[in-house]
Amino acid sequence: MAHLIAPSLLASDFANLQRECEMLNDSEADWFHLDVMDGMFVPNISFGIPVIDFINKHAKKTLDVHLMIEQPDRYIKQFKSVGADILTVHYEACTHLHRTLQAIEQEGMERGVALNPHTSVELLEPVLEHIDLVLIMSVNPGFGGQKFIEGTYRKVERLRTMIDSRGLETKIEIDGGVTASNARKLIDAGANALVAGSFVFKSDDPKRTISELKNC
Ligand SMILES: O=C(CO)[C@@H](O)[C@H](O)COP(=O)(O)O
Repeated sequence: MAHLIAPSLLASDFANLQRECEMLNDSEADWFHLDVMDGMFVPNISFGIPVIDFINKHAKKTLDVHLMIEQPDRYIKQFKSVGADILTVHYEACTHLHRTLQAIEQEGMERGVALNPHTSVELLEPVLEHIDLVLIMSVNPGFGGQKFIEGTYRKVERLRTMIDSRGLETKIEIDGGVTASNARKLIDAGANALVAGSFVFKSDDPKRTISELKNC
């Protein structure tokens, strides 16, 4: 399967959000990646449910929602109601991860689990069969424009082995510091989906940059 590109709107021009959505609709992007931050789980606040509701009215592609928030269970239904297709929670933010995954599934969304750079992929072993997507953070969450952490490749390889040896279809998504320089190596290590914020939206031609990542 060809790899998927998920531009992160965190780096987009919020004053022209509708135009940014239309650009993504018209591009080779596969998903809209939406970063929700609460100022508690991560030291930054981004946007929340009303903004995703607006994006949903203009987006014609999968909404890939990444919750960097504490106690995400409180909002699962609301994110479904504003169009989330994939709902990713952080391993480090969930005391009862299995229950949270059940609740996401009950709402008819794909179940994602994100891992901070210090969190081992092996910790997912007991719940892996209940996860549709593992998001490996390749920077510390909270901000766009950070430097890619090189140790990510080994994590991707180990997780790919875990998934394949169990015959699962779980996708691996990489988030943070993704550029044309590391995209191919991440795919070769076993990633299926690449999130890119600054590299896409701060480039001269975001649509062309998305194609560059898609065809790397
Ligand atoms: O979740 C996050 C940051 O916490 C990411 O989605 C970033 O938004 C990716 O931005 P770049 O590193 O690609 O600029």
